[in-house]
Order: sequence, then C-alpha cells, then structure tokens
Amino acid sequence: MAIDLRSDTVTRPSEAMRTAAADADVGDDVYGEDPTVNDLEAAAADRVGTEDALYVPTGTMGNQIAARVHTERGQEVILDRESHIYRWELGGLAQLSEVQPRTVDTADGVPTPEDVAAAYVEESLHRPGTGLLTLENTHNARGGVAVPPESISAAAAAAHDRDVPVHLDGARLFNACVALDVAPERMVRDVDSVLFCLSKGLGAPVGSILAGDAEFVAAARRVRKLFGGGMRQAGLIAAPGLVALENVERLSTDHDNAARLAAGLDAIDGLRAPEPDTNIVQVHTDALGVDAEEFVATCEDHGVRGGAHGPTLTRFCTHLDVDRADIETAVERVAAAVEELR
Ligand SMILES: Cc1ncc(COP(=O)(O)O)c(CN[C@H](C(=O)O)[C@H](C)O)c1O
Repeated sequence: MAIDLRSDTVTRPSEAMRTAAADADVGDDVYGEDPTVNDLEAAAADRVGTEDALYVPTGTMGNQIAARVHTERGQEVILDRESHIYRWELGGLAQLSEVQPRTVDTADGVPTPEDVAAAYVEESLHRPGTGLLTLENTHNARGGVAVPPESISAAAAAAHDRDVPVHLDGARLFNACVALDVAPERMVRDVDSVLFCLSKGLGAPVGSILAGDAEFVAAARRVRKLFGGGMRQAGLIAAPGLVALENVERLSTDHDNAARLAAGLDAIDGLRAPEPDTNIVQVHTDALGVDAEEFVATCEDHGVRGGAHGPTLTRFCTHLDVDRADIETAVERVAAAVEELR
C-alpha cells in the first residue's frame, strides 16, 4: 500500500464526518436557507474573529473571489513571486479579475514593508494603481513556512498606509497558528479578508471559508454566484467542515511527523531536507544528481508518493491519514529508492 505524501489535500473524511453529512439538516443555500452551511459560516467567522464568512467549494475559488471583490480591472496586485494565487491558479487573476500581478521575491514568503513600498504603484494618467496586496500563511512553495503575525501586520500596515486592501491566502492558516502558538484572530487581525481550507490538514472532503467584514462577505457572496459557486443543499458537505474545525489542535501531530520525516530523509546520503515549520517537507536532490521527476517516480515505485515542485525539489506533505509508523516506513522506502538511483 503506497504511503501518499503528495499533499494534505488527499485526506479522506472520517466516520464522524460521514455521519455528520448523513444527518445534516439542509436547505437551499442560494436563498440562505441551509442551516448547516449557516452554522459553519458562523462558526468559522467566530473562529478567526471576523464579522462574517462565506462557504466556498475550493481555496482557489475563495482566493479568486477575494481578488475580484478587492480590485478593479487593470489594477496591480502585489504578491510573492512563489505564491499559490499567482503560480497555481491558472492565471485566475488575469482571467477572472483582469488585474496584473506585481511580483516580489521574498526570502520567507512575506513581503517586507519596504517590498510593499517599492512595488506600490500610485494611480495616475499613465499608471494603473495597486489594488491589492496578497499574503500567504503558511507559505506552500517556500516550504510550509509559518509566517509570524508581526510580519503579516507589518506588510498589511504598509499596504493600508497606501489605501491598499490585503487578502491572506490562509489555506493552511491553522497550521501556522498551531506551529507558532498564535490565535487565529491575531493572525488575521490586520488583513481585510482571509481564505482558509477545511479540505486540507483539517480533513474535510470539500470546502474552504472566505472570511472578512459583513460588507466584504456580502460582495463575495455575489461573486461566488457569478463564478458558479452558488450551492443548494450544501449542508451535506458543510457538515464535515464543522467536524473539521474540531481538528485544529491535532495539526501539531502532522508537524511532528514532518520533522521526523525531514530528519530521516536528510540523513540519507545525497538528500537534503531542511527542518520544516509545519507539515510540508522539501527534499533537494541536486547533490544526488537526480531531477525531481525521476526521484518522485522512483519513490513511487518504492511505495511513497510525493510531488515535484522544482527541477531538483520534491515536496512531501504529512497529514491525518499518515501516522508515525508510516513515516518510518516512508524513510526506509525512500532510502531504498535512493540506492536504486545512485
Ligand atoms: C497556499 C494554497 N492556497 C490555495 C490553494 C487552493 O486550494 P484548493 O483550490 O486546492 O482547494 C492551495 C492548494 N494547494 C494544492 C497543494 O498544496 O497540493 C495544489 C498545489 O493546488 C494552496 O496550497
């Protein structure tokens, strides 16, 4: 049986989630009449300390809704060059909001106030103006980096000083909060909207939450409908999301397993695996002289699934369907794959 470390998106619903789905009270959510969706939105807003929240089918849709609500056609969006909203969402900023990215190359995934100031463009007869700053926490492509709230707040202050709103792609927000022992309310205090996923480390089969003040969420609800995300008896899939919100504290187990995985892989001659902040382990195979695609394919032959995220960069993600015994087995299997590649 392969150990699937491709992503924390592969988690499968628990029995408690399946029971919650089966028992869910439902209604037409487009009319605001699904009691389970309403309960989830209220619980989610309460959890992150915002006025309101919107249940969306995917993290991608939540991010793209936020961009559309915050910006006007032709404006610029300041973001980290490796951010998901820029690199992994099919050019959605251009396709769905007709805005242009202004990328910043950061060391740890979060622009500094100086980065924001340098990237900011004031609207003029010739220049479009900056319409949004997006941040990401944890930062996926930078290795699941848990960004401290002070850095989020500093970047947000630099944007707000220039009347630029801030969206936080918090697909793994709770991983950051658990890793840094920071309350979600503090992490999102200074941003104007936040997206977080129920369907990743928290284990729900479907869904994300887009949260903000009441005015933002009302506008986001209309854009969700425009994007085709108006759902009917969605309580069936929202009920597992309520169960998922009870899973936050167990994320530390994923982080511990990731630390063990990284240490085990780093000890294999030819691999380099820095100690992770959270549940994402990055493995570099340049010293082995093997590209990521070949490494991933050989690991898969040996029963460990990962993902190529760069020419010699492979990503492994721990999650609630993988326990410590699986991690020890994965290390052994990767070691065997490396011997085959050597
Ligand atoms: C930071 C961040 N923001 C948004 C999303 C989009 O969420 P979904 O659209 O997959 O629900 C992801 C998903 N990330 C997925 C993964 O990590 O396996 C893939 C790469 O899309 C994400 O990592």
